[in-house]
Amino acid sequence: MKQVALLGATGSIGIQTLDVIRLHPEEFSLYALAFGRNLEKALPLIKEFKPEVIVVQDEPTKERLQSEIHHGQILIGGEGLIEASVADPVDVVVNAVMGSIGLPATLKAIQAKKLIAIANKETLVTAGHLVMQEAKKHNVELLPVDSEHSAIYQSLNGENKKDIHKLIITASGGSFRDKKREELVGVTVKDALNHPNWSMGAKITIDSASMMNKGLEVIEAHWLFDVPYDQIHVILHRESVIHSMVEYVDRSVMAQLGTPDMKVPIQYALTYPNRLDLPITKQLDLEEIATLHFEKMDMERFPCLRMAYEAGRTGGSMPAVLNAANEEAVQLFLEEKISFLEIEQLIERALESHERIHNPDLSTILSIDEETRKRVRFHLN
Ligand SMILES: NC(=O)C1=CN([C@@H]2O[C@H](COP(=O)(O)OP(=O)(O)OC[C@H]3O[C@@H](n4cnc5c(N)ncnc54)[C@H](OP(=O)(O)O)[C@@H]3O)[C@@H](O)[C@H]2O)C=CC1
Ligand SMILES: CC(=O)[C@@H](O)[C@H](O)COP(=O)(O)O
Ligand SMILES: [Mn+2]
Repeated sequence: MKQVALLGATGSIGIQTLDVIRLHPEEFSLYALAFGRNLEKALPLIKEFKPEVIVVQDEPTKERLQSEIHHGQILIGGEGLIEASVADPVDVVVNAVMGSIGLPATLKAIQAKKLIAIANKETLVTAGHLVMQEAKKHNVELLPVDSEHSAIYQSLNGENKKDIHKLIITASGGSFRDKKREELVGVTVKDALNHPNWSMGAKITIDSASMMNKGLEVIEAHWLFDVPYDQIHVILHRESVIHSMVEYVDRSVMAQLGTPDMKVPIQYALTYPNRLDLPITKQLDLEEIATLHFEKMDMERFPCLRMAYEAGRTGGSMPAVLNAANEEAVQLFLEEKISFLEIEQLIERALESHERIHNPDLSTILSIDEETRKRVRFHLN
């Protein structure tokens, strides 16, 4: 029986993680459940799973929760996320919070030698060098939940790292894949949230529409698999059936396929190296799909992907700036304070005005993250 600490339980990945836990009560038990402020969503989950530890974002949410439940310890904020993740009974931490807020808890969980199932890509983009350094030092494996990285992980099973020729990450193209750049003027939040293949949280759905999601995934892959940027390729594949591929030096290509359903990579991260039945997910029917499409990625059409490659290659503090500027700009777009195209403009300005710091430590990363967010908001005035 694996005891799970689930960070971000009320989100898209969190809810699907609970679907997997619910399916296999003999395999998994929920020890800790963390969320932000969405008590309405969290309350039925807390009542159903009865976790020993609950983490909420702030004191008012804790007070509201205390009037509703009478079991479990309630912790608050970033310190609460850390305490829940490193608790003795925890075997695996599923990090499914949105944003770089997930970084300190990931680092502490690694230091406590917990298995990490990582969905929270912003953590790896912001401080991949620190996360991987700690993982190596403490001999902890990070199991990818992101569908592309799970596909690559599965395609690397039993192979030698030295035989990798390139990683091929597939991109659906997101909500605006059939629009030209000039047609992006005036697109709405509702349009952007209309992802063709996946049902996901709001922030990642906007990232998918801007292609920043693929940019973040390129940096995530660089750190998870220790592969140079020149060997990480992105290809447009509108069906999201092939979740990513690995080409080897002998020209053999290994791919992982499946219906677009995050329960598959979530469960794989929880059961690795084994597999379990997953009857709640539709089987892939290639006869029904009949045709798969692939297109070359156009960096001028998708400048966020270009900026992510550049930030990744420059390294140091640049990816942290890219991520923080993107998080803040996407939030402004969701609040309807900026247009869709202003997201990339704000990120570009944040990157241009930042002087790279080589090998930043955690406190430097955290202050760059905060500074960048302020600068993005300031550019608005
Ligand atoms: N959704 C998907 O299919 C995929 C997601 N990912 C990655 O997984 C992560 C989660 O994505 P997704 O599930 O879509 O996001 P959601 O926005 O749906 O969920 C985010 C979760 O994080 C919680 N949260 C937000 N801020 C805080 C905070 N300050 N403290 C504690 N909890 C917080 C939210 O709580 P509350 O509800 O209370 O606000 C919610 O539970 C992201 O990094 C994303 O890039 C990767 C691949 C696929
Ligand atoms: C499900 C998942 O892993 C997302 O990151 C997904 O890949 C988004 O799709 P695109 O970014 O390819 O549109
Ligand atoms: Mn993905």
